[in-house]
Amino acid sequence: MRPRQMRRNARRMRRYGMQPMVVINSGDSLPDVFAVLFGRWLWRYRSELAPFTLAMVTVLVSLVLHLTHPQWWPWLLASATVVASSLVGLGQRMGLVRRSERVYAATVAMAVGAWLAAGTALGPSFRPLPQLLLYGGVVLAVPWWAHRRRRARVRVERKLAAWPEISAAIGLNGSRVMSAVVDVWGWRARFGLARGQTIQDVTAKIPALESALGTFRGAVRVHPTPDDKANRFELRVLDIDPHADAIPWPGPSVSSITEPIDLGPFEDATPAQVHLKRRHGLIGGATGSGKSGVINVLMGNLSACTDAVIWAIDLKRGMELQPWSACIDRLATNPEQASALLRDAVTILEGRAEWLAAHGQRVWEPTSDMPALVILIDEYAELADEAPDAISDADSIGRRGRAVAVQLIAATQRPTQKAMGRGALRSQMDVRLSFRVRERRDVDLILGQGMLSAGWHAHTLNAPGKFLISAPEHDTPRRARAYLLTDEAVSATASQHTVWRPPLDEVSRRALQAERDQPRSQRAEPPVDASPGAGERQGQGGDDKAPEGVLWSMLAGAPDEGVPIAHLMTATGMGRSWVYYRLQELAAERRACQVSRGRWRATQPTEP
Ligand SMILES: Nc1ncnc2c1ncn2[C@@H]1O[C@H](COP(=O)(O)OP(=O)(O)OP(=O)(O)O)[C@@H](O)[C@H]1O
Repeated sequence: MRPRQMRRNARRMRRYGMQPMVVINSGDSLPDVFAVLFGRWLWRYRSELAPFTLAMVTVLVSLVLHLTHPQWWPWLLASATVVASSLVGLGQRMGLVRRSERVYAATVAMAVGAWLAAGTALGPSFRPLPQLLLYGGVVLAVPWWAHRRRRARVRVERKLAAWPEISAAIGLNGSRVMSAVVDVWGWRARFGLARGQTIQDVTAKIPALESALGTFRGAVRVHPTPDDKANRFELRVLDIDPHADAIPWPGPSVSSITEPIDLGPFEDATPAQVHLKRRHGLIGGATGSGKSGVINVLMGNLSACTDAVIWAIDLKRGMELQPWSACIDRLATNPEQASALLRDAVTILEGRAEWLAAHGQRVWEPTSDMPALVILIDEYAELADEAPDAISDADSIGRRGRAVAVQLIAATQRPTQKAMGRGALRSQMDVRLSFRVRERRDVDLILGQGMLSAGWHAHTLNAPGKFLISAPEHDTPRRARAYLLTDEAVSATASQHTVWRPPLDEVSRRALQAERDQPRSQRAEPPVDASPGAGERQGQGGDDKAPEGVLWSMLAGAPDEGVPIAHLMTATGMGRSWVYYRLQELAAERRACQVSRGRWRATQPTEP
């Protein structure tokens, strides 16, 4: 319909008391003039054209200043220097996250300022200023055109500019874009909904949204906004599926156990972070589902915490945790060592509880002087099988350990009552990670009663390392995938983090010492003779399997050139600091000596 005809029709309708209605036939196009089209093109490609725009503006400003204030050039040069140095120093606050971005912005600011100053003093056409502008401009524009995040941002801006059409096409007319952010995995945007629309309407339209946005299937997630307003939603669009491949561990996310540990990304690429301070954890899943993998992530982070001492029990003869031995203060690899370790942990728990009571405090706040004690147990079922008497100590830690920051993290395939030693530990676990399970009912075993029917479908997890996390801060079933540490990453991290390991605090050490000094008759349970002299008394009934006994046998049976520290650590299953501490004690008593660097033996060797 022609415009003149439309106006005539409207006049006729008004004459008959009717409201004019505009009918736009999609086949008709408005007569766009060239200028409009060109203006639209300029606007659409404004980001790519920014270097030309900047060059044009610089030429114009220099021309005006040359004609009006040519004497201003020193001020322009000085201003450019100030702007360039502030971009280097403060650019991070302006969103220039990387150093290279700040250096680039400063270089551009300096180049533009210098050219403007020269153009103002001499005129923009003074040779070789035009050539400099042309060649310099092209050289400086290349990083801008190539910048990955800028290109991603432009792509998203264009998609969002088309939102009115997209929303109309999928039946969400009236919804509007509020903000958008681009990140490594894709982008996220916040939207306002039209009256009466709800987030459920949007969720129902996810496949249509994926098609309209041109993403791959499963790339769109819809969440409520953090303010939980019913008329808003957050859209997450993934360019890369974060769970498509194994995700290399990026390094520790914490330096203190008071901070949340990042275990790996959720499907929407947000990090699955969990607080472990004064909490116990249970990790369950079928064999090969990735439990040891997440233990490595935990070890990588916990070993970076200067306020957590790590003890560990690995009854697969240290297969999983031995690589971390440099960071583990005490490692038990057989049932006797495991029982002794848990008994000592209870002693520490009680010592700390007494100390807290005496100082009028309720909880143990981990610091590097008073660290948390985290006990990692790989394959808890084996502990229950092989050291059943240790289960009551584990239960005791489960019940009473939180307040004093003596914490257990146990991994097992199926935490049945039998596998958990018929103890009450499972019910004490605050953080639960479920990897793939074979049977649906195992979901409730790991995550708690009723979780399967509440939608926690761990039996559908389809790749190793994928898990569901249940914790006070994670109350909806969301799939995450744990980072993967290669063997090389484990050994590099373990040797790097060993320097940060804190020793056990004075309160705990004194509690252990007091327990050792106590006569047998006063002990509630059959004791282990763990004093350094135990080895000497082996033939008289001493416990040669306690770490102290093993250490002494090793020293006593050492050849003249001594035995290396590494062997002592492996044989006792204890950490470097524990072995050093004991050796120093024995040296002070003149019962052991250092033969050469890192090699020790007993001063008067006795046959084992
Ligand atoms: N986060 C992960 N990402 C990718 N692959 C993984 C991940 N975790 C584990 N895997 C792969 O799965 C294999 C088995 O993992 P892992 O040994 O951790 O399982 P598990 O549950 O501890 O098994 P088991 O109970 O037999 O000890 C690993 O060798 C590794 O190749």
